[in-house]
Amino acid sequence: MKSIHVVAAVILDEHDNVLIARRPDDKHMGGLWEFPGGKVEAGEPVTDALSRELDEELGIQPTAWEPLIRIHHSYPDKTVLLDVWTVTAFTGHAHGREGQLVRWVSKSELSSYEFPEANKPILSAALLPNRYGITGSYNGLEELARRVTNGLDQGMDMICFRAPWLSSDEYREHLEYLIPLFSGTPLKLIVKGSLELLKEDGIDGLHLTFAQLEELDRKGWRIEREAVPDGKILIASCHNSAQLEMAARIGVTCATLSPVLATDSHPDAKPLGWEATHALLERATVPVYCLGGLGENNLNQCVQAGAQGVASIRDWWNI
Ligand SMILES: Nc1nc2c([nH]c(=O)n2[C@@H]2O[C@H](COP(=O)(O)OP(=O)(O)OP(=O)(O)O)[C@@H](O)[C@H]2O)c(=O)[nH]1
Ligand SMILES: [Mg+2]
Repeated sequence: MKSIHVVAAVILDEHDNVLIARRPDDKHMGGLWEFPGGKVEAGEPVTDALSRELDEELGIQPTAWEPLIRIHHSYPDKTVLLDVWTVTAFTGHAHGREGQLVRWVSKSELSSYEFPEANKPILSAALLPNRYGITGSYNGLEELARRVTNGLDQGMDMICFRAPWLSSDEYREHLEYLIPLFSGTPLKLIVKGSLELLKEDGIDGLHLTFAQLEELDRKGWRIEREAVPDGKILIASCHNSAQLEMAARIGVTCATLSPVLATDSHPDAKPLGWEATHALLERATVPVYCLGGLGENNLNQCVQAGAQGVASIRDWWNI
């Protein structure tokens, strides 16, 4: 089936609210909520289509945007490539020019609206930050807290507590020490370990190793059938297209893809390089953080290539 190229926008206002619109009842996916947009015309540059559709549907003219995510999705009756952009500035007053209902909602309210099936990764991508910090080595709890606090102060919104050299009791003890640093803030604390941890208060998400991912997929584990609390984040470590597909199948929130470049923390792993990374990002249907030999300086390059952002250890840990 030939894929229909569709451009859609996550439009943000100055308070970080998102504009959503209700699809007219007589259209494909009618009655569901959507991110405004529409079909790219033959030969039309995508960002021209973005401007045209937002003007036609909402009467606004975007003035600043960046790619968010691209999703290939097959519905029973059609296949679409949703090319989704974040629009951070526009002129004009947004209103439903085609008679459709439009609404500004906060990011936390998004999950209470019903969207077409293809939109799940768009919702994840809209809610996830673009810098994901993974903890490096440290000596003692005080240093751990200092480095984590330092990272949070520098704008790292999501941090994975990784410490493979600790026993599980020690890991638990250090985790208890970290939880208060995150509680009552929008900052996300991601942990390593078993799925049960997702049920605990104070833990925002779990980062699966690729071995855990493969094991879950083999068992036919699917997030929609499990008692995973709403809003909890499940991240999978992926290194190739088969793992990215598994990640999408089991329904993770997002994935890391590594190693993009050579890295001292995993000297034996062969880097993917940019060309293979681009190809994997193009096919991925979950938001992806590029990882391995990367840092803050690579953020823009990764986002432009279609990634959610950059994950790093060294780049932020040792400052
Ligand atoms: N705009 C938009 N389309 C989406 C989203 N999610 C999703 O699956 N689609 C699908 O993408 C396809 C194209 O969207 P569209 O109906 O807005 O196209 P359009 O504005 O050019 O409309 P038209 O064909 O009536 O002129 C539809 O099949 C729709 O179901 C979304 O969030 N926004
Ligand atoms: Mg449309």
